[in-house]
Amino acid sequence: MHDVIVGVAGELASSLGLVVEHSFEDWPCQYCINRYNYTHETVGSSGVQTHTDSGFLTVLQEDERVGGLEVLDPATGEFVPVDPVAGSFLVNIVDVGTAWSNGRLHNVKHQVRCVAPVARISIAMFLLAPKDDSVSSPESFVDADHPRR
Ligand SMILES: O=C(O)CCC(=O)C(=O)O
Ligand SMILES: [Fe+2]
Repeated sequence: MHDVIVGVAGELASSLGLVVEHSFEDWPCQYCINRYNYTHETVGSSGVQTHTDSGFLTVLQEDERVGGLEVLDPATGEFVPVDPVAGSFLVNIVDVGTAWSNGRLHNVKHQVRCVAPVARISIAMFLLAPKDDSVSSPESFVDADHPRR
């Protein structure tokens, strides 16, 4: 699975026009299974409070049977439900991704709400920061319009 998330990060880097190969091979990742034991009493309540993840990017396997994930639309300040799409992964850019891209990528605030009285399971894989915690933005992301942050 580490190869999958490193591959997604590499595609993201090349989609931003990084001509010099940037490898995320050494960046550690973490794997987490979330189980929400929802009941009739919890419908409408919060499952996970609003947050951004702290790594570079998150690959999320949503529960295909029930939704509940919501992302913040910064333009309106409203949370938008993300309906699960069978057979797909959801990719979130997170805090280190914003720093690494010198602000070109935006981390996404999200939360989980209980929408049905069923057990909900999601699987998250987080590509974290480099082992020495030092993140520096590639030179090509820095110019007069985008000074280094
Ligand atoms: O359960 C979900 O859909 C999202 C979980 C989440 O945001 C997280 O693990 O950071
Ligand atoms: Fe999250």
